[in-house]
Amino acid sequence: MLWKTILTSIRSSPFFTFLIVLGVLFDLLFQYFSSLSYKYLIDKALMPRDIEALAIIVGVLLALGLLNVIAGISSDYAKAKLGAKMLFDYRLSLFRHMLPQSHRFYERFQVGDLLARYSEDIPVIKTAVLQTFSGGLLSALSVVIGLSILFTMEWKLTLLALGGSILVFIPYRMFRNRSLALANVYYGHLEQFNGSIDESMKAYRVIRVFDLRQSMLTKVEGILHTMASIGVKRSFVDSNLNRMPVLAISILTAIILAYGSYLTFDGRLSIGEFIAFNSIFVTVGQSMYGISAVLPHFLAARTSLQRLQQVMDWKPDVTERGVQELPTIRTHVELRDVTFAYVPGEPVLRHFDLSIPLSGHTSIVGASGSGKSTVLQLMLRFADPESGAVLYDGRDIREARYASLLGQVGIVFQDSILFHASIRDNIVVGKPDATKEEMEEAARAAGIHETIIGFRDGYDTVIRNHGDNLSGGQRQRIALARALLRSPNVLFLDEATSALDPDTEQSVNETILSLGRSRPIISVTHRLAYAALSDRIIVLDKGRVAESGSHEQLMEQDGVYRRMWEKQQGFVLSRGGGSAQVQADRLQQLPFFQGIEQGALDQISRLFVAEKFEAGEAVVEQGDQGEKFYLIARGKVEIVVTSKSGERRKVAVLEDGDHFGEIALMQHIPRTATVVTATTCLLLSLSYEHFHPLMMRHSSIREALEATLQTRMQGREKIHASMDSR
Ligand SMILES: Nc1ncnc2c1ncn2[C@@H]1O[C@H](COP(=O)(O)OP(=O)(O)OP(=O)(O)O)[C@@H](O)[C@H]1O
Repeated sequence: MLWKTILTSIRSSPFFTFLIVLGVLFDLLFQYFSSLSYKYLIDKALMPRDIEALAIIVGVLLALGLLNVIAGISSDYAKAKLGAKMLFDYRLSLFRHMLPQSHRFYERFQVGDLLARYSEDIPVIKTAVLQTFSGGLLSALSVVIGLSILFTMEWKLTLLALGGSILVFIPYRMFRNRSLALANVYYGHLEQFNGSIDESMKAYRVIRVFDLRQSMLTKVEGILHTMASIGVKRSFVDSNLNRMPVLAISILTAIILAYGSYLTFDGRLSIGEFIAFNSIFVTVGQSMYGISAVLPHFLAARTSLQRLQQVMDWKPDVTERGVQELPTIRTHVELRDVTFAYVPGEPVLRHFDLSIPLSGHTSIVGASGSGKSTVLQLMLRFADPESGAVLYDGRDIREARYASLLGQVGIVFQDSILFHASIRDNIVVGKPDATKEEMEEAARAAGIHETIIGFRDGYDTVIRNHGDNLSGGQRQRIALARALLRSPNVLFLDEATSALDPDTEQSVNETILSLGRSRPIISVTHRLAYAALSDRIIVLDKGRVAESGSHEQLMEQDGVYRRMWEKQQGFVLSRGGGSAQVQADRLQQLPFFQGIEQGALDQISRLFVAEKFEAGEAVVEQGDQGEKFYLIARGKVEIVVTSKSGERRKVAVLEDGDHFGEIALMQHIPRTATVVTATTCLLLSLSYEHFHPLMMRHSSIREALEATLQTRMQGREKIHASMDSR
């Protein structure tokens, strides 16, 4: 594989290759002329005391030395250029290969591990190619030329040297497989190490919440220990690869010296010839060592090339084979008989059909995990379905040039990543040739122009750390302006406003609703208050379309949508979303408060206290004494169960209007799961302490809670049992 890489480099840079070869040839010429010069110096100049011959020999040596220096400088320059070109080409093609990849690729190769391929493997390959090409070529040619000269001088001695040279390569045969095996194990652990660093950076909140600091430290320490011990073995084996040939050459030199001296004593070699023979032999020995010194680079490059190949062989989920331009999209987008799986064999959409007219504002709603984002991602071709097709105006998007689809759509995600650049650069990123007027018009439409010009540096304000120096609403509006600048034929929004505080959410949504009058919008949201204002609503449930229609039609259907709607009603949020109250009527929807008289419900509703949590905080922890019941006024939480063996599993995701922890209203028993916030959350809590006296007065509440308690406990026991039995 390395040979192929070397040949490719030669072919791509013939001029630099020529300069390197020229450098090698001059080096050889100089080396051997210097060695041979002893013969002529002693036999033709010194012994006969011939000044003229001495001057010629020294003159030629000087001239060759000078030429060698010039050729050496050119060759070094060529090597530097070739090396830089290789780094450039490899890094760029790796990056180019990464760009069309999607979730499967990023799940297989973690960030740290990918970075290691750029920063470690590619330089290793470059060094091996240059070493082989310059040092290896020089040494190999030198051995051939040196042995040929020696052969003409004294063939028996040369045959002896040739036979002995096998000794030099024996260590390579002995240690090669061991070195390769150790390199593979080492890189396997390096991959784990990089993955852990990557994970601990991304999941630092979860690590703190679950107090995983010690276990993460132990894990990383374990990997580092193993890497250190393999590292020692690896460098020992590799240094033996270097050291053993030196021993072989020393033995060989001693034999040659002894036999050469014998021939000189015997008068079959002149002193000049003997010295020249020895000098050439030393050069041949060094060259053999030079070849053996390239071998460890060869081995290292083999592993690095394999690692690089692993990434390059990974086929993108979306193959950009389509060549036709997608005509202006006008009428509808359709998912026809689509089956799609993230994990092979576990489809999240099965024979899924959906057609959305491209007019007005369409909202796709549904519980967490119902498939909303998946549908959107398929429409945007972030992945292709396993079977079925995604069509715009009846045309399969796989047949169209991908860029011609992307050029017609605008997208805003929940967490719009802004680049570390000025606001201007962030907005024009999708249309670099936009005029100042176009950019400002997009910013105005997104409702952010006035804010930007109010900043000291206006549009030149630099966005730091993905937008930390801006508010959530400002970030989303800039993302919206970025999407609008391309005048998209369809604007897609994936929970674009749900992470914002209520006031900001409302004002950004007003902007979005006004945009819906001039272009079709397809938005994914779980917040029904805004979905209700759209022209049509598609309700997803467990990977299928459960209902569709306007808010009024769906409310009449009395199905999934209506239940979701009612769950999200009955909360009164303060301005800014810092506080909330639950209405007594809303409490009646909770199974354990059903049938309770209005007066008691009013009292209960007043006992709730608003609590705000940032994303990644633990609201309750498994094993802690339960003291409060929680209602989610806004936000998303994950329910995580830890088994006895320490395995953690996410068992549910709860959102606006959901509740948890009602067992705590009955008795102080340990929590059976941990609840972690997935987004900023506003929760309403009811404590046992406040609730208990009321429950004592209303036996119906107690009975309903007891029944709930029993069902919950049975459910949790089943989960724990299934996790522990694995
Ligand atoms: N990268 C992934 N790998 C494996 N499974 C995934 C992946 N992304 C989503 N899923 C699964 O696919 C299903 C649909 O997920 P999707 O994100 O489309 O739902 P959603 O309705 O958008 O949920 P949410 O509102 O929580 O974002 C879920 O069961 C989810 O667990």
